[in-house]
Amino acid sequence: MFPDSRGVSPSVMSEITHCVLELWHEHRIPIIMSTLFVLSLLRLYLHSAGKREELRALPKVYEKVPLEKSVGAVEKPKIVVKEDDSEGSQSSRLGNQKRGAKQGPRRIKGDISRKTRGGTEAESEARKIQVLVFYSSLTASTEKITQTFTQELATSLGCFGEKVPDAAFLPPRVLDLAEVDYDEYFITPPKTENEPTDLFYLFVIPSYNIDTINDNFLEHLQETHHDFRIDTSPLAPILGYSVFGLGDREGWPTEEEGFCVQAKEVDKWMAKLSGRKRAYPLGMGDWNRDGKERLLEWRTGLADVLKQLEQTGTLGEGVLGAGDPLESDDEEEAEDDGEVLIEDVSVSKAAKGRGSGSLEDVEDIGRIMELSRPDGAGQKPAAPLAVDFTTEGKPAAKKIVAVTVKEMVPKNSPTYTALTKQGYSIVGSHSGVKICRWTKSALRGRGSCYKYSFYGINSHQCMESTPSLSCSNKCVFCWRHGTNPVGTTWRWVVDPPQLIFDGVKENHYKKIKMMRGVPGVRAERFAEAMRVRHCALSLVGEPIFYPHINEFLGMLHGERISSFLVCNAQHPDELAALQHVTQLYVSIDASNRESLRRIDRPLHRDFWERFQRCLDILRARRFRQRTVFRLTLVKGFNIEDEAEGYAALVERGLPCFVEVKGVTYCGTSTSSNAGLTMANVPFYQEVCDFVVALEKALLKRGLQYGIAAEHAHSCCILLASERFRVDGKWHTLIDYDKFFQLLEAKGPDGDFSPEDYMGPPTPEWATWGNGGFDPRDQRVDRKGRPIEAA
Ligand SMILES: Cc1cc2nc3c(=O)[nH]c(=O)nc-3n(C[C@H](O)[C@H](O)[C@H](O)COP(=O)(O)O)c2cc1C
Ligand code: SF4
Repeated sequence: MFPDSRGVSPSVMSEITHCVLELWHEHRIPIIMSTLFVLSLLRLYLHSAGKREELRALPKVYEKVPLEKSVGAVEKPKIVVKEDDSEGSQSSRLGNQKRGAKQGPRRIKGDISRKTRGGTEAESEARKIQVLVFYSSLTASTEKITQTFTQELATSLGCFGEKVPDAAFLPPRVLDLAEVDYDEYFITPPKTENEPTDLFYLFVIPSYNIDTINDNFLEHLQETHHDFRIDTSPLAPILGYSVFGLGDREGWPTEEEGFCVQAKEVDKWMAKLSGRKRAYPLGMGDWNRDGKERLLEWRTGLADVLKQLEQTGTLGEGVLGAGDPLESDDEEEAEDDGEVLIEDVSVSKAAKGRGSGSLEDVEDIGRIMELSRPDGAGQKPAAPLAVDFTTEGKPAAKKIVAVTVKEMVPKNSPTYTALTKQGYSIVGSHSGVKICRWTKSALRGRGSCYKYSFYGINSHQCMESTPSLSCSNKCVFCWRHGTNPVGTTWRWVVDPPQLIFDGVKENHYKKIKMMRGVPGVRAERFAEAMRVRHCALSLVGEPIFYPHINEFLGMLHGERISSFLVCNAQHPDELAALQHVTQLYVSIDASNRESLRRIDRPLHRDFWERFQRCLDILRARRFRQRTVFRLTLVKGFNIEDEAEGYAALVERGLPCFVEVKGVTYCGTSTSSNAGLTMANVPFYQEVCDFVVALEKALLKRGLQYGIAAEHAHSCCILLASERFRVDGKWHTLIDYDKFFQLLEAKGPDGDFSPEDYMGPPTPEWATWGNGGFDPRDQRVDRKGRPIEAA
């Protein structure tokens, strides 16, 4: 072997090669792995240190477009109908990205994506809102009205004139239904040409009983809804809609006679096609009478809704796709203020257990409160001491035993769950508010409660609430019996009156707003309902149980909200200390001790004495307060042969009025504890017979009372003292303005009499023998079907 040029012999070379190969074969895996590892580290370092290029996940779909035409011009909008939906869906994805939505799978609820407008930079780039105002017109008045309306709406939305790039709203567009292609707008909403836009439809529609374009339009809506090839709600992607009708009250004075009949039809079909996205109630007006006022109300309400849409991306509660839908043509369960109900309440075992527990607690009287709420809400010096109602006149301080005070209705209690399920809003820890069925009925023009017929209270402006959900009776007809807290003393944390006052109003308005999308709700009544004028303190529980009841009343009156307070005639000391209310009630559930014990099942041992003392207080108050006895008739309990006994009670209390009412049945079977059935509900005729017998018994005693008014619909009849009959006419209505004037001038303990704020004569339709149903409202049965006038 010869050495190579570097002087290495071939045998040595071969040896080295062999060694290297062997080494490689033995260690190749670790070597490869280490190399890869080092390379990865190197790459990672370079990546993090270097300048990255912008990543673009989606192409830019929408380009900025030139400014659009100004508001008011009748035009063809820049909206195109596209066969392919892909752009739209892509745009909404893009929209979400821009809004900074979380990446990854997204759960879609409802049928419009929730958009937040305003606030951050990303949010300001959210989708625009385009309001389209459709109208029809034969004699051109609606066209003019619509143009002006649209300009005013645009101004209130801050988008008058030219399109402002940052504004949430594009300038509204006016579209003549005689010119638009229905297929473009009313089969599916048109897709926007240039930028992501959501549509909001408005309609201003006159009505005609002759053939007009309205008929074609309505036919189209109807056909679209019934077309089996199309989804039944193809307009669901729009944000919302609302209709305003123009009509003539002279030729077609009522809705039954055809007033605004076609606007109502458009409203109905749009509800179906849009999946019930009525954003604001149907407005109606006659341009020669109330049209301007009604249209202004409608526009103001709409502007609020649209602004809410801009800020929250939703129409608010009560409208589908935006919150809990509360849309039903069916009447709600029969239940209202002070209407005592028999209902099959399924009470959980836990609740029942608690109930009986509380009853035992009740006997455990004479404690003092130590405000102990963890949030400190109850820690206020004004919190009163425990009041022992059982032993009249004894100072509570003598019975003091320190205890930890609980909340009356804690959030985690079965009572809370049961009450909220039944539609109550619990305010603080012991107050409640609930929108009553008459309020809902009045909003839809389907009749108001008897207090409208007797005393002139607008049911749609009435708030039903209580500052104390607790009571000291366990009446057999109380449908909440078993779930409600009971006690003879106030043993709970006391919430301040301001908290209760603000809370009940807030929750009441919240519930009213939820009615916005309900079919048949009238725009003008809806607008009025946003200002409470009356408070019925009679929901459940005992309002004068609340230690700050006078302060609470002062707050109501301070806002000129009148007050009807119903108490159970078991708290004479508190009754005596009560300041002016607009009308003061005591419940008279029986005419003698035994009957009262059986029906009210009072917790106080001295219940009859308390009851009688309350009647004496009422008698003494009769020239200072409007006093009322409320009798609730339950067949088999307190009707039979009791007229004489009731007459004796009237003689003792000498109330200004006696309201007699049949108990209302609401349920399918008996309340097990009370053993009441439908058979305990008197027929209206039986209530009438009783009232006639009572009137006779009163006259026999020389008491000057007469049957003044009736409301057959709620099985209620009013007997009134002759003090309220002037020149042969009953004057049961109340002059509320006068009441507040007197209160403001003379103070809550001021010296003024019920006659000082007596209102105008009771309307003819409400007087005895005329039924008591306001002819301007429409009677409906429980399914909402119109009832022909008898
Ligand atoms: C022939 C005719 C029929 C009408 N029918 C009704 C009707 O059924 N119900 C109604 O509320 N108004 C009815 N009106 C009143 C119109 O709806 C009302 O005047 C409306 O403001 C007209 O609007 P326009 O001028 O834009 O067409 C009718 C008017 C006319 C002239
Ligand atoms: S007074 Fe008010 S709460 Fe009571 S039934 Fe009438 S509307 Fe309802």
